[in-house]
Amino acid sequence: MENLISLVNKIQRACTALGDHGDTSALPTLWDSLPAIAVVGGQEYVDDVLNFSSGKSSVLESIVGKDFLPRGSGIVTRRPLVLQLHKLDEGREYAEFLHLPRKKFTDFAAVRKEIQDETDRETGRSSKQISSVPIHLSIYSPNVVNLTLIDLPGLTKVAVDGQPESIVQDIENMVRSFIEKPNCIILAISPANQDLATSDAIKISREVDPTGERTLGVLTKIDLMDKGTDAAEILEGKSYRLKFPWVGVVNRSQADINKNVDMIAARRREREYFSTTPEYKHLANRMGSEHLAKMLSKHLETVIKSRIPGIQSLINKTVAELETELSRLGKPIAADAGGKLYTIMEICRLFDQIYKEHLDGVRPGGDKIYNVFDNQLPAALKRLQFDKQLSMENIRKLITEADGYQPHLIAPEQGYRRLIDSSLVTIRGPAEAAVDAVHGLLKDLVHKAINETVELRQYPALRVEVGNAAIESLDRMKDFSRKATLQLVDMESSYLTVDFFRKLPQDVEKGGNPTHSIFDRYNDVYLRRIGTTVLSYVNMVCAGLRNSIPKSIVYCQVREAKKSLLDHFFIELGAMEPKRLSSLLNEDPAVMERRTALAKRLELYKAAQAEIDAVAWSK
Ligand SMILES: Nc1nc2c(ncn2[C@@H]2O[C@H](COP(=O)(O)OP(=O)(O)OP(=O)(O)O)[C@@H](O)[C@H]2O)c(=O)[nH]1
Repeated sequence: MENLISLVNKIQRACTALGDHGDTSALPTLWDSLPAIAVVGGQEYVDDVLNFSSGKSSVLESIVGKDFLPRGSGIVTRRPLVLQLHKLDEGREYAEFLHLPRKKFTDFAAVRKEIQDETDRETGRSSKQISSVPIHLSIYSPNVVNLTLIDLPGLTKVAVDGQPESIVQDIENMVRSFIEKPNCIILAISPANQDLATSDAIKISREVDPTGERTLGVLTKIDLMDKGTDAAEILEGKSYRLKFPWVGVVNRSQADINKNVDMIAARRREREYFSTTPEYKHLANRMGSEHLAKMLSKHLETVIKSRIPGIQSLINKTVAELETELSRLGKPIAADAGGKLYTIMEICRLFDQIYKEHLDGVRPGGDKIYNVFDNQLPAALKRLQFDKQLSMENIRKLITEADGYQPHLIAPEQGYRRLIDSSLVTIRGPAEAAVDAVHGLLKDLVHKAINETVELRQYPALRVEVGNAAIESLDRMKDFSRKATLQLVDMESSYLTVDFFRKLPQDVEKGGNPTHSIFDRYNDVYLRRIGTTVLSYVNMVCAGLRNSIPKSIVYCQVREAKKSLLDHFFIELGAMEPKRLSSLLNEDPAVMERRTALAKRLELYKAAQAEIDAVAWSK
């Protein structure tokens, strides 16, 4: 059972190291789920003189058996003090602070000074403000029981000693923030020489724990009660009843403190007081600081034990949540240039893969390219107005011009060529449009693939660079494709298909029945026949280009995009300075911070998980 308290101690220390100590945090806190005993007491000043103090410090010192808490006027306790007591079987007592690992304090006056100094380090010596960041003090001694207590600043009604007015409310808020947590056991300390109805500790405890299930009442200064009055009614549970019996204590008086009365001797005197005072004799076995310490230790263990399943399930749930969020945030960045380069290449590869999947039909979008070849290009070719080129007027004009000063004798060879050229040149338009349309689609797919590459979300700079590099590659491919595709069209002009003309009906040469004489060679029928021949030749060429333009486009753009979209970028990466590589992996600082915080928290929860599981199994 003993290891239950030390288990919670360990987790509490880890929580503090992580900044997870129960105050407002965006992350779930393990601290809140751990049972703890918070010590609450009031102090009342009238005209700057401490009139009623609860005797909280005295109770804690008595439990520890040592003088070690700072004393002085005003509000001395300004940070929570997590006091972890570890029982030693034998040997000399010593103390350790979490913030000063490896330093063993055997002089408890030095412990007191360190508490003061550490308080000032966090809150500032002059401002005398309060802070909810706890100080962790472990005391190892044969005179203690295993127990953890959190000493909170004393509740007060007025600020004194140059402390800001706001401190009164600040203290109340801090105390409340600790004791309102359902896992907090409240050790409410009230002086017996003051009316319990006015006790600050009881008032605030009632507020947060109306049924008293978590409140343990301690009555101090029983020896200082007015003559003729006693606390028997309260201690017997007849008045001011709490769920747990009240414990009365008698601490050292101021005179004892001044005389340096030894704490162990004071405990003995306290024992004698209860066993010899007639009013309390019958209660002696459950009175005094020693009994209080043992009772608290037992109670804390029982509560921890009962909470273990709840803590385990909270830890398991939180571990799962943290892991999900961490995987959503992505992996942390490697520190060295090689690691960075590897990360970038890896992410580029993932992007490239997604891009290919779009083209290969695994993801949508690639089908639109076929639509260009199957619909857009044929429709554009169809829309070409060859009839304009081949109007009677144009044919006559071109034939006449081509003839020059010497009219053609048999067939207008030059005229044919000019008419064909002037028609074929218009195919360049649809050819270029097809190149552009495919380029546009390939670009759209880059944007899609960028958005779908989850890993790129983490690195806005890399995302931009990869996008730009891919578009630049596509631009280069488009230029190459345009050249190749236009060459296909231009090639048609450079050499005409001889067979086509050979196969034409040769009625003129056959000497059949020419409808015109050689001098009628510019008449309409003759020109129409030329027009029809040219049109049918151009249509034949169009049909061919309709098939070959897609081949050229796929070869130059689609296939290249699939093969080498980021090749240029990879070459650039290889030559990049480490600084530039780092800047590519510049994450959003908020993401970076969040990941570090989550990773640390996950580590804490996993460690806690292992420890609690070990204890739970050995129950
Ligand atoms: N006679 C007697 N004196 C006590 C008892 N408890 C505390 N005192 C005295 O009351 C005074 C205040 O005690 P503290 O323990 O410092 O009280 P506190 O509530 O912690 O007050 P701060 O230290 O100011 O936070 C000291 O002079 C103690 O000696 C007690 O049970 N009997």
